[in-house]
Amino acid sequence: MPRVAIVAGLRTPFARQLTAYQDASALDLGISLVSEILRRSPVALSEWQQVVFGQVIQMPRAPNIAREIVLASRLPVSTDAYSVTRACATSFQALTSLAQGIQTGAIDAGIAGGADSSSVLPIGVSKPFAKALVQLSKAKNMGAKMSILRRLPWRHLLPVAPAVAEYSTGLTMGQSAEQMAKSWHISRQAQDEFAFRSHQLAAKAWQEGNHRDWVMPTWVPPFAAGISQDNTIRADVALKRYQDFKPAFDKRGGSVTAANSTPLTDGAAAIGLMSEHKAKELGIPVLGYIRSWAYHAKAVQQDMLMGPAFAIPKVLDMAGMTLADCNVIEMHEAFAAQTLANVQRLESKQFAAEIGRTEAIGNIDMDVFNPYGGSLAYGHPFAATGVRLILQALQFLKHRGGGVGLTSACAAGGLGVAMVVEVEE
Ligand SMILES: CC(=O)SCCNC(=O)CCNC(=O)[C@H](O)C(C)(C)COP(=O)(O)OP(=O)(O)OC[C@H]1O[C@@H](n2cnc3c(N)ncnc32)[C@H](O)[C@@H]1OP(=O)(O)O
Repeated sequence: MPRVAIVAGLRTPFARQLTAYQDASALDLGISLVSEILRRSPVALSEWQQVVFGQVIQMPRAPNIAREIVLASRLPVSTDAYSVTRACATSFQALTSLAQGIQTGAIDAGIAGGADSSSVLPIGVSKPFAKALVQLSKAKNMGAKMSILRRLPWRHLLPVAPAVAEYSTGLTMGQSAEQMAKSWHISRQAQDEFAFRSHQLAAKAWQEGNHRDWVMPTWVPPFAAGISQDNTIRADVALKRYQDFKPAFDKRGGSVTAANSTPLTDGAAAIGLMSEHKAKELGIPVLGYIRSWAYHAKAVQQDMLMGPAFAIPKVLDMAGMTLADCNVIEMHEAFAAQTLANVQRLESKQFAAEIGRTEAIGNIDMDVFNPYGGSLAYGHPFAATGVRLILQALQFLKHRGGGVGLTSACAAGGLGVAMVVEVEE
């Protein structure tokens, strides 16, 4: 199978809900980002054969975001496009779908990514109100219309916002993080220290110029105010201030707070992939390669966000590696508690035995674990986070002169993903 080369990678700065991108939809963010990738890349427009994109919070009027991006960008109208969804692992899915197309020889090159907006939301209506609207469209006369409206209680007229909750259990993601904090004894102090670390490292990464070539300044309309850096990072806040935050999801006995959770965020991220032979033929510089990936699905009632602990050993086996061989590990920090619980499981012999192994998956070297900070600081525009993790792994590996990077994320539905990328030394 042809090796899958990464030949472009870029993201927008990430912005807290209702700030810089308060009027920009996920589609607006995706169009701006892909347009900028096309502008920066030496690859001719006609070489990009496919766009695979995703958004977790769907826009009902534009369900195939990938195709809308093609139609709004300079890509030829003949560029194939489809959209995918896998909750918070959506951009991993976009990448692996595109990579499979390259591996099978169906295509040679394409762009994969994701975008989400927590500011421009598809606000819905209640089920009874939706039913009444359909009935109204079919009502034959004013009398019939009035009778439908009279039967509808006022409380059903209220708008319904999308929930960050598990459909089958009704539990919010934050409640799952609370359960994991309690079950695995992740203290409030440990969570706050980990969140503080994330913000400090993210600010340092910006100061040292590590994001310079990988994050585009957003100045194009319809952004309310252009930004050139993530506005989510709070490096100015001292660790002791973290204690002041009240638990957000379990008011009485909880430890998960706004400061040790990812904030609701807007942003987009995308990567250009090409078969290695095509990149060589065209003389396109290669940023790195995708070596292997694995998904895992587990039950949702307990430890719903523990997917990485299961997906990581699978992907390491596929890549013929151990945790110690990884020069960098980029793990999505949905919540400090969830990340620390996954780290604890990876280091546990008992967990290893539960999944049929004799040795723990391995100890995490914190010097190379989210070394530029993680989602707690950058935020989490759901469908963009996977690509952000991969971009940061590539950044780190490039900086150290090459190596192998492990990336991983949990996702709603009890899903987990892990992907190994490499940069040639
Ligand atoms: C697989 C997965 O990824 S699952 C994860 C999916 N994502 C989620 O579930 C989202 C989780 N996060 C949330 O739901 C929300 O952010 C909550 C409920 C935790 C907090 O919501 P809010 O109270 O609206 O938080 P908000 O982000 O406005 O923060 C509250 C205040 O704390 C401040 N704050 C937040 N973090 C920090 C920090 N690290 N340091 C200092 N101040 C902070 C904010 O600036 C804000 O201050 P302000 O009121 O003066 O503006």
